[in-house]
Amino acid sequence: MRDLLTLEIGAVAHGGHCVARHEGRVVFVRHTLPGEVVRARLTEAGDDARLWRADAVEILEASPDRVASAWPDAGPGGVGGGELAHVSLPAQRRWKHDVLREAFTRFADMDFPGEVAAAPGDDERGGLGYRTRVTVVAGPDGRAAMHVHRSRAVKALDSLPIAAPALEELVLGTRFPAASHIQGVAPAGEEPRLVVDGTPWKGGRPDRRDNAPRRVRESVTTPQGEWSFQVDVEGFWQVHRAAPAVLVDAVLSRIGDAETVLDLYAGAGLFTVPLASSGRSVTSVESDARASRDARRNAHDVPSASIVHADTRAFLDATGVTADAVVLDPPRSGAGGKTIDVLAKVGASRLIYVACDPVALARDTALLAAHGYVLEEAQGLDLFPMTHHIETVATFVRS
Ligand SMILES: C[S@@+](CC[C@H](N)C(=O)[O-])C[C@H]1O[C@@H](n2cnc3c(N)ncnc32)[C@H](O)[C@@H]1O
Repeated sequence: MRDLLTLEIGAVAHGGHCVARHEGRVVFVRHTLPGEVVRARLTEAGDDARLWRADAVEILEASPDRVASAWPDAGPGGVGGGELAHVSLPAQRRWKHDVLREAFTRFADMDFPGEVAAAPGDDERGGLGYRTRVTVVAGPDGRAAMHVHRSRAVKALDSLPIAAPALEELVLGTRFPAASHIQGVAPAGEEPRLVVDGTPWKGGRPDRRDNAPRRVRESVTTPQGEWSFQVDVEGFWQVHRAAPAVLVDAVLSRIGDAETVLDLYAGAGLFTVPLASSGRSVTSVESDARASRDARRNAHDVPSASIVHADTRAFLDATGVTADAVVLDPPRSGAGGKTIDVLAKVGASRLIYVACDPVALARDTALLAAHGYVLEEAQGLDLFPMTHHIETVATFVRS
């Protein structure tokens, strides 16, 4: 096996790499772009493996879409989570559009009907400084570090430019116990905070008081209204600074005249509260106990919201509930066939599907079609610049 190959780079693929071929074998190459010719270092290349993986380490012929990396720590041999930092922002969106198109052609046997839009403010900030949540580990010297892509090794960070600037400064400027796990949070309108191995920190040290604050306040402002939330400091919240408002707006503008709504995989109630605060009857289903507690608190003053702590499929199966519309925002694996079978029995005329994985969405689109749900429209949202992740909001109607 040779360590370095010269490769002509083909199309993008889901996962943040492009496809090349070497002696008939597929090679997934990171840190490159379609049309480039590169020297690539093999990172996984078993003799019997069907496909190999490689990092482009020298660019012999560059794509016009290539830019100087916005995050060198995430370059070849570097940490995961910044695999598109060498791609211009418009080309990152084209890349994601290509991935959505490929996923829909392959798994849903249809054209992806939408575009990929930028989040407000991203063009002005060069797609940086957007994350209000970051997770890092401490290296042996106590500095913030991250795992090298597909490796257990950790690499100390010189920068974390996708984080909100005050959060980047706090995370990089603090020293932690070696090997600790650190969650950094920059809530809207509050100072950034750290939680280290589950303990909140204050002023660079653990805050072990019984009443050490564990919740953060978030506010969401859209053309339709303004809402405030409290979320556990380690609980799920959309990571892009603009994502909560963009997604609430996307859901409200698609909900139509539905009077009864099921909000599935509802987290801390990001969609439940706005949907219910104008009088719709909303049942919010979430399986994580902490998130469900947050949702109950956030919906406390909204009488038409009812919070259920349950697994989505078990809840639908056990209750046989009906609704005019369903909003679903499942984790990366998507809803899947068994859940879609019970979801179809809800009888909703409209489904609004918020997806963080294009392949799972495309697979679920095919499964929904078998139950008579037609994809009416879809919009890709670039809520994770510098990474390959794509958010999509799709509306399905019953034919
Ligand atoms: C992508 S998050 C979306 C949360 C919320 N819609 C938001 O935007 O803040 C997915 C949520 O689904 C929850 N979840 C995962 N599997 C679930 C299941 N089987 N049933 C119910 N909730 C689930 C997770 O705990 C998480 O809160």
